[in-house]
Amino acid sequence: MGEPLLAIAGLSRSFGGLKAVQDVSLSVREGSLSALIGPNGAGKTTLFALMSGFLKPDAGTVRFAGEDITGREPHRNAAMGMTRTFQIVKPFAAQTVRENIAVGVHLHVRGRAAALQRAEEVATQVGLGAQLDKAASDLTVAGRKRLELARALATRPRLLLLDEVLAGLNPQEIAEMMPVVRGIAGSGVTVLMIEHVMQAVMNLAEHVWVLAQGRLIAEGSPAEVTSNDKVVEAYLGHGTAARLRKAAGANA
Ligand SMILES: Nc1ncnc2c1ncn2[C@@H]1O[C@H](COP(=O)(O)OP(=O)(O)OP(=O)(O)O)[C@@H](O)[C@H]1O
Repeated sequence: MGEPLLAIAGLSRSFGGLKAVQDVSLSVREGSLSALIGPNGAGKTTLFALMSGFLKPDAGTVRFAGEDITGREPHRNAAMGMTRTFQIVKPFAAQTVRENIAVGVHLHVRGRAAALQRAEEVATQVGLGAQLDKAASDLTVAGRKRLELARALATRPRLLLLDEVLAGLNPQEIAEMMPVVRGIAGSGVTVLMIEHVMQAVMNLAEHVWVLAQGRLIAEGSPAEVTSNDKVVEAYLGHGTAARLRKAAGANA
């Protein structure tokens, strides 16, 4: 097997006295769809920021596509193919869906017409094809989440870091969004997602890492981590873990 697409080793970052991420190492295989889970404040978003260059680590290294990119600026990482979404979605409200997506396309495409054309393709991929001319401010919460995905996809990522794209959605919207995420991975983009919606993690992820208090406490398949005692204690609770295992068994 070749080198993983992303490999972090011994990554640590503190904020004052708070150790937000402590000595975390993990590797993401090219073509995989995996998840990072853990309780609130576990350090998941901080880890994403360290991977993508929005924060510099106190210690440790980040390798992406065979290069040491530790501390490299986010725009350079995006140009190399690593793109992240944000928990708080902030589209350019007055602009249309098409124009919002075209901003991401401009990382690789120069001409305006070509950028708008590519924006249409990406919009279709995330199910926003019929809403291209709507102002971003007129989208529902679910629509904004799709727009955030589209803007990230427009940069032609090789690795997409998704920060809670399902947060704030109702069960039906979650069910509609899951195939979109699966489709993105199916199109060849490697996906690592932070997600609290465990039903989605169980259904989508082939590999799961669990963070608690800045440390990696477990990893494995969704079935493995949901039956891991440390994960049950630190995050899921016994009732949820049992329900998830039962649902997974029913789907198997
Ligand atoms: N810029 C910052 N300055 C100070 N403390 C921070 C900063 N960013 C994060 N923290 C703290 O670091 C810890 C980890 O936060 P982080 O947002 O990475 O957790 P998380 O796992 O993403 O949580 P959630 O699931 O709630 O989004 C928290 O205690 C948080 O308050």
